[in-house]
Amino acid sequence: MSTSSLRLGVNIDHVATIRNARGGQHPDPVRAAEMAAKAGADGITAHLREDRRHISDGDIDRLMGAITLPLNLEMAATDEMLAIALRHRPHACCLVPERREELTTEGGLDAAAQHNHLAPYVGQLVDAGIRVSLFVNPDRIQLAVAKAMGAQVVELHTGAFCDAVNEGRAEDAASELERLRIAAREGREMGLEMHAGHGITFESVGPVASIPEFVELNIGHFLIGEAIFGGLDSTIRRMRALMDQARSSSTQIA
Ligand SMILES: CC(=O)[C@@H](O)[C@H](O)COP(=O)(O)O
Ligand SMILES: NCC(=O)COP(=O)(O)O
Repeated sequence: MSTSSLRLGVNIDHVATIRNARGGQHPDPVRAAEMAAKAGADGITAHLREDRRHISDGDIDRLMGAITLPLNLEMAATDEMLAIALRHRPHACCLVPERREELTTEGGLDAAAQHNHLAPYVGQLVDAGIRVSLFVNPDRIQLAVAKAMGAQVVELHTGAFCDAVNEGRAEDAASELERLRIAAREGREMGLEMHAGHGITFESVGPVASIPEFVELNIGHFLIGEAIFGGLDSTIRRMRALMDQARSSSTQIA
């Protein structure tokens, strides 16, 4: 675990994706979580999808028993997932939107439109002592609704910014980064703890990590993919170093 003001949550979903390509036990996401802890992660994130395409119920059982880092369980707001969360009581639950046919989580929750559906889930998780986060796009209305529902945390979806960086669309990247900056500030002013994640790479992490209101970044797909070339330990260490570098340069400027 690091002493940085910016925590790194390592998402291990796609270790399970590779395992599931053949069935069986290898590679084991729990082993990846243990390695992540040694490499300087501050938390582990796992998304138990309704279709179980990567993380399984058994993975969550084993993670809860094995890891020393806090677990952030990403889940859809359904009765099935609520029962699983209440049984395990992870450190945090992040409510995310899910569509069966999507390749990945394409956007944030529309908390404003789904207020009546989401609010009881937020309430029951908070009452169980679980830290609740809503995964939303950088939009003031979504933040205000999340706060009004009782969520303590909001995770801003960084996918639009990261896609623009990957595709070399500099103007879009600049405007998406500005949206993240504004929303991070607004959310903090509302009293929300601000997290960010989705699609972050070595190239896109710096600008996101420089936003001072963020206290946690959740990063998965890129780390697991890059680990094929650089090894998991050194890939996580490099991401951690880039985060720290960005945070310390932005502190010096501020
Ligand atoms: C909610 C989120 O952003 C992550 O959990 C990430 O999406 C990994 O899971 P998928 O790639 O299956 O969406
Ligand atoms: N909530 C975002 C997350 O956990 C990781 O997303 P990604 O890096 O796998 O895209």
